[in-house]
Amino acid sequence: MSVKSRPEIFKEAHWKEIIELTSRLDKTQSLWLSGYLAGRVDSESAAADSGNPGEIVVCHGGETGNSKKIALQLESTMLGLGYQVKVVDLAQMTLRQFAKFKQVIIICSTHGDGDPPEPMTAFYNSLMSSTLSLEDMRYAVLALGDSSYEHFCVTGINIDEKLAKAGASRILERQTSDTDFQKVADPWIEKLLSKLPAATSETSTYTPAISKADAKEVDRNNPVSVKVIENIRLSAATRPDAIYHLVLDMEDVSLPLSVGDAVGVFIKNPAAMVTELLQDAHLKPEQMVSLDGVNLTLENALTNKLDITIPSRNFGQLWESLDTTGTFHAAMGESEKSKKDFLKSKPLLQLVKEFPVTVNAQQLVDVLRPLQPRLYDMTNSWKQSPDELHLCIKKYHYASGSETYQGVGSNYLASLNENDAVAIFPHKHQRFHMPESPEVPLILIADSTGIAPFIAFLQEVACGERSHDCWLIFSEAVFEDDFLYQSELIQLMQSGVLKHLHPVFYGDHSGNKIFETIENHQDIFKAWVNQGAHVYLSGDKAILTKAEESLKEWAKSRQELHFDALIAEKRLHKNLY
Ligand SMILES: Cc1cc2nc3c(=O)[nH]c(=O)nc-3n(C[C@H](O)[C@H](O)[C@H](O)COP(=O)(O)O)c2cc1C
Repeated sequence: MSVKSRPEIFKEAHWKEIIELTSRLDKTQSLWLSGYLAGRVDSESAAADSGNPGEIVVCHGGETGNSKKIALQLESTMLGLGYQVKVVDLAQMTLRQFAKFKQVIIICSTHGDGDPPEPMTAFYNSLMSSTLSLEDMRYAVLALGDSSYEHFCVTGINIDEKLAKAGASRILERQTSDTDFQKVADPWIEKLLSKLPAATSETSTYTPAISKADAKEVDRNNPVSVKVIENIRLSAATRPDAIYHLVLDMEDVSLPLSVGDAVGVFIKNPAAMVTELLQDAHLKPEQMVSLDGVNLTLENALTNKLDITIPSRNFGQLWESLDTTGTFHAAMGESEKSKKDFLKSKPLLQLVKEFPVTVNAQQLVDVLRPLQPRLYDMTNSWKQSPDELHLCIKKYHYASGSETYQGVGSNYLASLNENDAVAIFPHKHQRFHMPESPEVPLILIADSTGIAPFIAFLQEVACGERSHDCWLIFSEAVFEDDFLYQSELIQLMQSGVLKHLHPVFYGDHSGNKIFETIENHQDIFKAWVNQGAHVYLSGDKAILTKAEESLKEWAKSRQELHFDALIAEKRLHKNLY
């Protein structure tokens, strides 16, 4: 590549020097230099952002994965408790970066004959020979080893002593562990946590517990954090419930998901809603509250842990007891039913605004429900994009009285940007998988974002291992604005993966267009069902239930259609919401 004109960031003289130097380099030298410069920028920026005083850095150094395993276990536990924590590999660390950390936990083993683990040798040697002062650092060392070796745990012991000599202070005494390291690591982690100050707003971002996928099984209690690669709007910008296609980076994560499955996504409440609630309840964001035995700020709890949309029964009781004017009690009514209906009729923020009371922070958090993760269907096949997970998100909004409110979860996801982190876990949809036989026809019926799992199904067929005849019926509001995945579907038609494609657009009145489409193509429907087709319904519950009921009713008078067999053989699959 040659750059003819001078980029603005360089002065004339500077640019001349660069051109002169680079023109004398051969290909190998040029490549080396480009790598060197890129590496220098990377390590400088890593070093620049590594000095966050509230952050606890868990460093691991090993060869066979034991140190890393404990480091990830510690990370997961600490994140769950609300600490701001990051895990780094000492093999990737320079002493300059390390010296910037303020709170460091080191978990490392010994190898060879009392040698440091080979990958972290450079770091170890530079630490041992350094004269750095590390007076601002607090640290703890867990040394892994095997007592049958003469130099038991010597690497960890040497690091611990060197750091103390450099002026760093121990959070707790060094711990050595033999081959049954897990037995030592568990109580050591507990002891370590008891020595650390409780997570506060300064030390915590209070994200839900997040761990690397290889630490232990990823599930709802142990989600994994992945990055956003891109977030593309699929529908028209003018549409209030716009639809987005979110692509997540799965390069380092492997989840046990197959097409038809979903992922649970942890969400956050919007900052504006949290601020509004704090203001209306006359509470301060930095006030500390306790949730499941963990101390955190009220703002953290309201942002990451608690549902601030739906008023619970306990919320109603608390407000009733605190409202000295009696107006809240009067509005709720006497019967259980009227109370329930009243609480359903308004979002929590509205109630707090309309019925001002004096409430304390702990009282409030005690009556809020936990913020639930949201489920989204997998929209791609691993076969087509193995390192990515695609999701299709519709911005949800709802009306209550004269007000319109935004759905918290979908709006959070729709607003994610490239490189944002999001915590996810796998969710199986056992009854919504592709059929065992790779040949039977598939009739895929979707409303709106219900198309998501079908895109994944069709990609699976496109990859060649399955040879189903596929028919997609897809309903949405407006052709120009809402033909989701239009170009992909057209390609699937052209390549023959989709045998029939019937998009139906219903404008303002959904009617029963899906059923009408099937009725209009009843010959295909009858033939395919009688050949053993599997029929899948995905998307809006009301629209698709209506279509299903009409279909069942219509099928009764079609002797030649073996609709009963479809049900009896469990070939009708539903994913309705
Ligand atoms: C080839 C080899 C050499 C080892 N040498 C020592 C040693 O000199 N001293 C010691 O305490 N442990 C020694 N160990 C034990 C390891 O430190 C121990 O298995 C540790 O749990 C490995 O952790 P890691 O996976 O983080 O490397 C050695 C292990 C191996 C495989």
